Amino acid sequence: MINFIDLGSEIFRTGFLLAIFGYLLWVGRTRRNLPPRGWNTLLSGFGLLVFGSLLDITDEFEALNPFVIVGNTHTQALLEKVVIFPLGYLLLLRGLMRWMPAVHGLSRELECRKQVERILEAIVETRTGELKAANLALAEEVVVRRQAQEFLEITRARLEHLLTASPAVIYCCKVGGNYANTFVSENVQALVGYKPKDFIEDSRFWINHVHPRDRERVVADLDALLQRGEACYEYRFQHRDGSYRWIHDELQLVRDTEGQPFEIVGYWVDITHPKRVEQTQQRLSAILEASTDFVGFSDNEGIAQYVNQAGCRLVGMSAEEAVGRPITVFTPDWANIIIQNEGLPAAKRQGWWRGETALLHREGHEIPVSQLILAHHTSEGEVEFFSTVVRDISEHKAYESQLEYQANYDSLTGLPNRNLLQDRLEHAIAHAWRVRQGVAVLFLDLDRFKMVNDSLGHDVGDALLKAVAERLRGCVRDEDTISRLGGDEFVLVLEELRGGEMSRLIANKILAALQAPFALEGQTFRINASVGISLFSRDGKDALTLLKSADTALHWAKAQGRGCIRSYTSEMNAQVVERLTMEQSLRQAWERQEFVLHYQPIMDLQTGNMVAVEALLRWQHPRLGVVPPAKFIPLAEELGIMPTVGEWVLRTACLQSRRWQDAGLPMLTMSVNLSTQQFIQVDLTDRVAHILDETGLPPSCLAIEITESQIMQDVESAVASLRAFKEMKVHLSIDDFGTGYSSLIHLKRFPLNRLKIGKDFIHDFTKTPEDETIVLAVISLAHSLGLKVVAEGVETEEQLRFLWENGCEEMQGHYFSPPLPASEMEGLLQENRQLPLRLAYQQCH
Ligand SMILES: Nc1nc2c(ncn2[C@@H]2O[C@H](COP(=O)(O)O[C@H]3[C@@H](O)[C@H](n4cnc5c(=O)[nH]c(N)nc54)O[C@@H]3COP(=O)(O)O)[C@@H](O)[C@H]2O)c(=O)[nH]1
Repeated sequence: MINFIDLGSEIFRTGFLLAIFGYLLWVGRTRRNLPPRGWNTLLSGFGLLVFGSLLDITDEFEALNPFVIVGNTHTQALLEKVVIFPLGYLLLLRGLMRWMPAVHGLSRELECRKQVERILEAIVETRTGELKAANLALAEEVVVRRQAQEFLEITRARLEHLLTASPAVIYCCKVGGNYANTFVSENVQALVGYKPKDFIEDSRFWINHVHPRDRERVVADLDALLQRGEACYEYRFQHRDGSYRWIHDELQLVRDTEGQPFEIVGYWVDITHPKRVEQTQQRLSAILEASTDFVGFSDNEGIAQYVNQAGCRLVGMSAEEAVGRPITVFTPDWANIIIQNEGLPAAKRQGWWRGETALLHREGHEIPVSQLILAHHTSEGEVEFFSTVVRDISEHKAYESQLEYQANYDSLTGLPNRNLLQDRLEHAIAHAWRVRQGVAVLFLDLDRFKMVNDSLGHDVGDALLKAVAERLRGCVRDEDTISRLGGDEFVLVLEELRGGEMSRLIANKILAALQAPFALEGQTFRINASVGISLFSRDGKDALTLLKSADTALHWAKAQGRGCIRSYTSEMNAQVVERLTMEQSLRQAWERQEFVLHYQPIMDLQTGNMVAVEALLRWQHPRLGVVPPAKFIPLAEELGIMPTVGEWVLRTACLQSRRWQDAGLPMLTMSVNLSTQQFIQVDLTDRVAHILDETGLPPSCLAIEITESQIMQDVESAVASLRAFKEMKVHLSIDDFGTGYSSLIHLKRFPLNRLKIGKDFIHDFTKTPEDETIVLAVISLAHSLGLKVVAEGVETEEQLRFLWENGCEEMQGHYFSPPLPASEMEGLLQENRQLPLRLAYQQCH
C-alpha cells in the first residue's frame, strides 16, 4: 500500500526543489539577463537529488518500479545514498558556488544601477525642476499667446468690421494686362453694387466698368505706376444701376523678393458726392466769374473776402487789390451811409436787403447800381459773413431818364408834354390853393399850320414849331410852364397870377411875338395863332377841367377867325356838347343811310354847254336838315369814316352817270372829290378801276378832284397815283387852286387836266384887285401848263363876263345852277339848258 503521506511529502519536496530551480532560472535569465553561469551544474545537482528522491519513492511504492529504470536494489540504494545524493549536493553546491559571483556581480550591478538610478533620479529631479519651470514658463507663454491670439482675433474681427464699414474698398490686382483683380473687399458691393467675385472672375470686369472716356487715361496712369511704384487718380466707374460713380483710386506696386513687380494693392473710395460738390463749386465759381454783376462777400467785419471779375472791373481793381479791403472803398460815401444805416441792419434782421446804391470806380466816377445784400448766419444765429450782388444799372438809368424825358417832354421842342403839363398844372393848382392866387391856362393853336406843313414840308413845319417854342419862352417867366401837346397845340400854365386880365395881356404878348415873320429853311413867312384861356378856380378846380375849358375857349377863338383870343365862358360848353352830339349822329348817319349826293353842272364858257357834273356830298340830318360837307367832312375825317363814305360817293356818282348815259342823256364827265384819307390809300387806283368796272362807266367820263395840300403831303406817291389815273384815262383836276402852297415845280410833274379856281377868289375878285390878279395869274399859269381853268362859285354875270374875257374855259356856280338832287339834275340834263352867254357877247361885240 502506498503511503500517501510520504508520497505527498516527497512530491512536495520535489515540487519545492523544482520551484527553487525554476526561480533561479527565472532570476538568472529574465530578471538579470545574465549568462547562465553555473546553471547546468546547479540543475544537474538538483536533477540528481530529484532522481534520488524518486528512487526513494519507488522503494516505498513497488507499483512504480516498472517505471523506474534502475531497480531497487541495495546497490541501487547504495548508489542512491552514496553517489546520487552527495553528487547531487555537490553539483548543487558547485553550481551555487559558480553562481555566487554572478549573483555578487549582479548585486553590484544592481547597486551600480541603483546609484545610476539615484543619479538619474537626481538628474530627473533637476530636470523635472527645470521642466516644471519650463512648463511654468510655457504655461505663461501659452497664456500670453492665447491672449495674443485673442487679441489678434479681436483685431481681425475689428478690421473686418472696419473694412465692411469703411468707405474704402481694398483690392489687389495683377500687374499689367487688364489689371485683373485678385482680391476685392466685401464692401465693394456698397460702393458699386457688384460682388468681389464679379471682379475676380472676369479679368476685364474692372476696366470694362471704367467710364469709356476715362479708360485710356486710367490705363496710362496704371502703366506709369510700374515706373513710379504708386499712383493715385480719379475716374468714373459704372455702378450696377447704370449710373457712374466717381472713384478715388490710390494704389501701390508690391514687388517680390527679387524686386520684380508682383501685384498691385490699393483702395477705392467713392468720391461722387465730393466730386459733385467740387463740380458744383467749380460751376458756381465759373458762373460767378462769368457774371456781369459784381458778386462778392465780406466777413462780418466788412472786409472783402471775394470779388468776382465783373466786380473788379466795375471798381477798376484786380482781385488781389480788392480782396482784403474794407468794402466801403467800393462805394461812395453817400451809398455807404445807406448801406450802413439801412442795408446791413435790414440784412441782419431779415436776411436780405435790396436797394439802389452806387459803386465807386478807383478813378473816382460813380456807377449807379442795384444792390442786393445777404447776411449769412452760423447755426448759432451769428452773422458769419455778408454777400452782395451788385448790378450796373447805368444803361437802365440812362434809359429810364430817357424814358422819363420821353414820357414828360416833347422830343421836338424840348417842352414839357401833356403828361408833365398835367403834373405841373396840378402842382400849380395846389400851390394856388395855398397862396390864394390865380392860375391861368392858355391853350394856343397855330392857324393854318397844317398848310405850312403840307406845302413847305415837314422840315419847315418842325423848324416852325421849335421857333414858336422859343418865342413862347420869351413871353413868360421861367416859373411858368410852356408845353406842347402835339401838332401845333401849345399850353401855357401861368402861375401866381393877379387877376384874369394878366392872362389876356400875356396872350396878346404871345400873339404879337408870333406875328413877326419866321425865316426858316430858306423860307420867310408869317403865321397867326389862336388862344383859349381858362382861369383857376373860376373855370375849373382841377387840371383836367381847366385844360378842357381852355380847349373849348380855343375852339371858340378859332371859330372867330385867325389870331383871336377867347376866355372861357360856361356857355361855350354848349358848343362842345353840340360837337359830341354831332360826332354821334355822324357815326349813325352811315348806318342810317342819311348821306345823299347832289350834282352841280360845270359849263363850257365858249359853247355854253354843260360839259361836266360835280357830285357833292350832303348829309340829310333828320333834325338839322341838309348839313353841308364843310360842316361834317372834317369831323368824318377825324372819326376815320371818310374813306368808306368817299368810296360810296364814287360808286354812287359813277352809277348815276352811267344811268343818265343809259337813259340817253348827254355823255358828261362826272367829277368826284376825293378826301385826304382816300387819296393816301395805297390801292386807290385799283379801287377806282374796280368801281368803274363795276358800274360800267368809261374812265374818260370820270374826273377826280384833289386839293393842292393833298398832293403836297407826299408828292412822289401823288405823282404815281395821278399817272396811274392818267393811264386809265381818268381826268384830273386840282380843286380850290390858289388856297394851298403847291410848288410850281411839282405842278409841272402832275398829269392834270384842269385847275379849279377856288370860289373865294371868284367871289372877291370884282372887289379886291389882289384876287383879280390871282385869278388872272391862275388862268395864265394853267394855260402855260396846257390845262383848262374852271372857275368855281360864279354867281354873277359880271364874274362870268370877266372869266370869259380872260380865257377861262369853264365855270361852275349858282349863276347857272346850285348843286341839285339827282332827280332835278336829271331834269336839267333833259332840258339840255345852256349857259346864257348873251351878255358876255354883247359886252364884247
Ligand atoms: N371829299 C369830299 N369832299 C366833298 C364832297 N362833296 C363836297 N366836298 C367838299 O366840300 C366842300 C364844300 O362843298 P359844298 O358845300 O358842296 O360846296 C360846293 C358848292 O356847293 C359850292 N358852290 C358852287 N357854286 C357856288 C356858288 O355860286 N356860290 C357858293 N357860295 N358856293 C358855291 O362850292 C363847292 C364846290 O366844291 P368844289 O368844287 O369841290 O370846291 C368843297 O370843298 C368840296 O370839295 C365829297 O363827296 N367828298
